[in-house]
Amino acid sequence: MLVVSDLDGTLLDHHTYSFEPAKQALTELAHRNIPVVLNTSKTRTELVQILSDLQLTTPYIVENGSAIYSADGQQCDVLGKPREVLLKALDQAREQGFSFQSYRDFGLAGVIEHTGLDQAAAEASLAREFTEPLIWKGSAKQRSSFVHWIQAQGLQCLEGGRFLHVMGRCDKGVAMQRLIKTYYPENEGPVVALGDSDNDTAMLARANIAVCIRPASGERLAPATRGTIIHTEAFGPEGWAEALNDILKNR
Ligand SMILES: O=C(O)[C@@H](COP(=O)(O)O)O[C@H]1O[C@H](CO)[C@@H](O)[C@H](O)[C@H]1O
Repeated sequence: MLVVSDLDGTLLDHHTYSFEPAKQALTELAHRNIPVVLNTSKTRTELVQILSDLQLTTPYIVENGSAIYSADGQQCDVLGKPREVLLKALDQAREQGFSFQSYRDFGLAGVIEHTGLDQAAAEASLAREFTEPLIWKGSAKQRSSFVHWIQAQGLQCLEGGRFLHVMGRCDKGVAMQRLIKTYYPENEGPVVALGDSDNDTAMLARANIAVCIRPASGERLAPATRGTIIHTEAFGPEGWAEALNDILKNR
């Protein structure tokens, strides 16, 4: 068995970023030698700190499936597009009259304001390599034309719990399968994936057990999968522990 997890709103509380309620389930997984792989829209710099806080030594996926890093960070498999390409496209989008504010515009103070991260975590979040998160400032209709315009540039938009991410044509699902093939080819038993937002559906759709964590806002996810779907009652890390304890009880 292998556990692949999103972070914000899933293993980490959407508001406080705490994983306290999931600690006991994490310890139980470690006792049973079940690997926990992180698959997030966060950056590599953010992940290095979070892996250490969670005492995990597993390979990981950053920036919405844009890159897979080995546990020691020495090997990197890139699936996404460099951020410079995205920023150039966003310059052109502005010239077309689209209205948004992205990480580049926020700077450190803006990231802290929008996310509630502390200064060190916000700095780590600004160290982006492959994605540009933004907040839409126009109408819903303009937003939909923007999404189409971005697609016409060979890029795509994916929705996280807080931001719309402009990025290359990769996702957490493809990256998860590539990571398993590379690092866990001998895995036996189900792949359990846990997520709460739209950017998690591609990963949930490819798992044997898709755990849809109750989202802090918006609708519950409904991934198109032939696997088992579990919807948690609790939010964030409480929901994470609820689902994993249930799955482990039956194994
Ligand atoms: O778009 C979002 O809501 C989150 C989603 O992150 P996950 O893929 O849920 O771990 O990611 C952004 O915001 C985080 C702070 O809330 C930052 O830590 C991330 O770097 C950023 O991508």
